[in-house]
Amino acid sequence: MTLSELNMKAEALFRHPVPVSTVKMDAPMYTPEQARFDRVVKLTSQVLKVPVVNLSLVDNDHLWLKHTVGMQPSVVSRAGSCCGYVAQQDGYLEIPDLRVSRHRFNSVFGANGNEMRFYAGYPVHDARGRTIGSFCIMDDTPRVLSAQEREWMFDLKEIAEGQLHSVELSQLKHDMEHALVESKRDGVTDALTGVWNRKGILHILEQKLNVSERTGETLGVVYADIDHFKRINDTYGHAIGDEVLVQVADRIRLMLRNYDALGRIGGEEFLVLVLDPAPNAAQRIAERIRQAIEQRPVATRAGDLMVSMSLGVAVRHDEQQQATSTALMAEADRCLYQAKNAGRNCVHGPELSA
Ligand SMILES: Nc1nc2c(ncn2[C@@H]2O[C@H](COP(=O)(O)OP(=O)(O)OP(=O)(O)O)[C@@H](O)[C@H]2O)c(=O)[nH]1
Repeated sequence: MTLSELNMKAEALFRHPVPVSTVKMDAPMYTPEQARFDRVVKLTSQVLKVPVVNLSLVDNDHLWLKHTVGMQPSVVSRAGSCCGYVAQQDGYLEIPDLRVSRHRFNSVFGANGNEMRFYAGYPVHDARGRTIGSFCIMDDTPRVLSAQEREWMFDLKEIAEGQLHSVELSQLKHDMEHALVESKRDGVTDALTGVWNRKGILHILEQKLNVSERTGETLGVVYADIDHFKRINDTYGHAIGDEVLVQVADRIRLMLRNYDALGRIGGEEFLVLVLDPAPNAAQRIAERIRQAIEQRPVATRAGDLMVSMSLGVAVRHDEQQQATSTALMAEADRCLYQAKNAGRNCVHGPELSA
């Protein structure tokens, strides 16, 4: 095609604009710079011997020069830009000499200050086929691409688009995995306090029991129950009771290490699992929890409330190969019962209950 024929073709396209698809701002190119895209634009500049190559994103108003050779990465107005037009038309555009084109495209200058005369650009699509940008080359002297050069440019555009799709799909995979983990968590966490629910903590108890059997570490099970919680509910209402539950859970959490586990197994009952080589680790943690709760009042919308907890501790020692989760829970519950009978706000465990 001759220079004037190409200009006429571009002219015809311009007269029949197609609305550009709505581009989502979270499209995959809106990510930190990625070397793989920079490599494609650099290679394109070398293969086609042009000073400027841009991989851009386009939306209704703007053009983002994301990866560029010969220009500065930047955001410009889409109106009057060749790339905006390419995305709008969703087709290849080649303008041998921008100065003689009757289009009113904005003048473009390279980083070296030279005015760009030649332009060729392909639209770029996301994995679902939506137009999201353009891949273009520019030169400061007028020219026409040979069929071979146009083919190379198309191939390089395809490579860039393929890279884009792979970023997009890996993001999608990440989002799906995240959603899956979240949905799984939903089934095993307590909506009120955010700690494990009964099902979750009992599952973790089985796992920790297995580890304890294999490693010989002591597994401690702490049953922690808020004292006279019914009174709080009866006096201030259920909503205030809920506030207390949330804050008690937060305080217990602060007393634990990353590898300890906390669950709410009933109304005002919590279960803490402590796996540690030291046989008395669970008892020490239980005492720390007790102190953390009684130490200062819980601030609620009904005012500051004094709260205390009773705790029962059971441990699985190395020699007890047969200890089951049910037996450990029952033992911790028995110790908790003793702590309640002993006047509440105390810890009962193996040594203390003997
Ligand atoms: N606010 C609130 N209360 C709950 C929830 N689940 C259970 N409860 C209440 O917790 C209270 C538990 O009362 P009790 O089992 O009698 O125990 P307590 O009053 O703490 O007495 P002791 O354990 O003997 O010190 C009841 O009033 C339940 O209604 C909940 O999710 N939120």
